[in-house]
Amino acid sequence: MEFKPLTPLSKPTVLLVHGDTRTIRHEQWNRVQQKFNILTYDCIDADEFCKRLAPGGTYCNINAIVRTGWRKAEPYASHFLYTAEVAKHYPPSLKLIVSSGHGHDEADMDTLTRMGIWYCNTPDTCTEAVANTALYLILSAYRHFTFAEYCARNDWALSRSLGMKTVDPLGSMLGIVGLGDIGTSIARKAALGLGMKLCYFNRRRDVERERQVGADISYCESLAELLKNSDCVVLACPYTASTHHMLSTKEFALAKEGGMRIVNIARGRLIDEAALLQAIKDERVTGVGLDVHENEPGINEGWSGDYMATVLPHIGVCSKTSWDGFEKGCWDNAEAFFDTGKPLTPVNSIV
Ligand SMILES: O=CC(=O)O
Repeated sequence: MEFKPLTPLSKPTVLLVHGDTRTIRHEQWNRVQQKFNILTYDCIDADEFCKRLAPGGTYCNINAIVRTGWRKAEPYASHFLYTAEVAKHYPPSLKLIVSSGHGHDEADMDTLTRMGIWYCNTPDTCTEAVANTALYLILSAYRHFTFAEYCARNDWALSRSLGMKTVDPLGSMLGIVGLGDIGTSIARKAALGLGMKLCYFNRRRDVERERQVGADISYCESLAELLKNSDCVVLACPYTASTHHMLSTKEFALAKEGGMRIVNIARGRLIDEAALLQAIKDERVTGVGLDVHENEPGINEGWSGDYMATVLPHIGVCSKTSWDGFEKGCWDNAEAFFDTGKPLTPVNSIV
């Protein structure tokens, strides 16, 4: 069937979720306000959202969901928006979902595709922010700056014990799991900024990505090979059923003599945290930097008093640089879809 652009009389209705970035791009915001009827998301849980989607509810005619801001817990949670359970309640008018960020593990892609709904993320909009966070966590996993900061605030003398426990990353091997946009940027920064050697593991070798790194980087045929070779492992890969707990007891047991450091800026459930805490006790892991956690929101209580680990509240992505990219990436997709019938950066494909 030929795609007919919608006339101004039939403005598409867009549900805007977490639109707190809307003041960044004035021109585009003014334009999309003309093009679309924009409703603002304000549900506190999945039940309320499903009620609003039902016939007669305020969201019963939406054509698109656009989440330009970052996922929040309070007061309007949004982690459940794209699950199979909730998708059952979507009105037939819903054809497009655009959601800021890289990861799309919250969306049941098979269900959305079966329902004929395009799902887009905003790739490469937060690469700089997340790669910078990874660099911070790598450095901290070697130099234990979180412990040092604790000492500066609480017990200066205690900090003197740090010298023999910390090392500089110069010349040591960084193993990157997932050489996508973010993994590539981490590799470049770690080689240039910290003088680290590099290796990586992907489902397959990617010579073009290796070239983009601009420094020597060797490919490992398996995760086990990467773990055996690395002094520090950084996870920058997607979370799926097959990558669940990709680092657990068996994997930590492959650490080199002297232990390895673990950094995660991807998704918390890639790591079995109980096994990680045990691996620290067993001295197989000697430094930890986590921006993401197995049970978010919140951190494992094992980290609460452990200032040798650096833990952040999934803020790697949070910078105005990313917010600007999110805002643009989301609205560019919505505008392209309603102008031409095709979004710009779909994760799935609707025929
Ligand atoms: O967590 C960050 C992202 O998925 O972009």
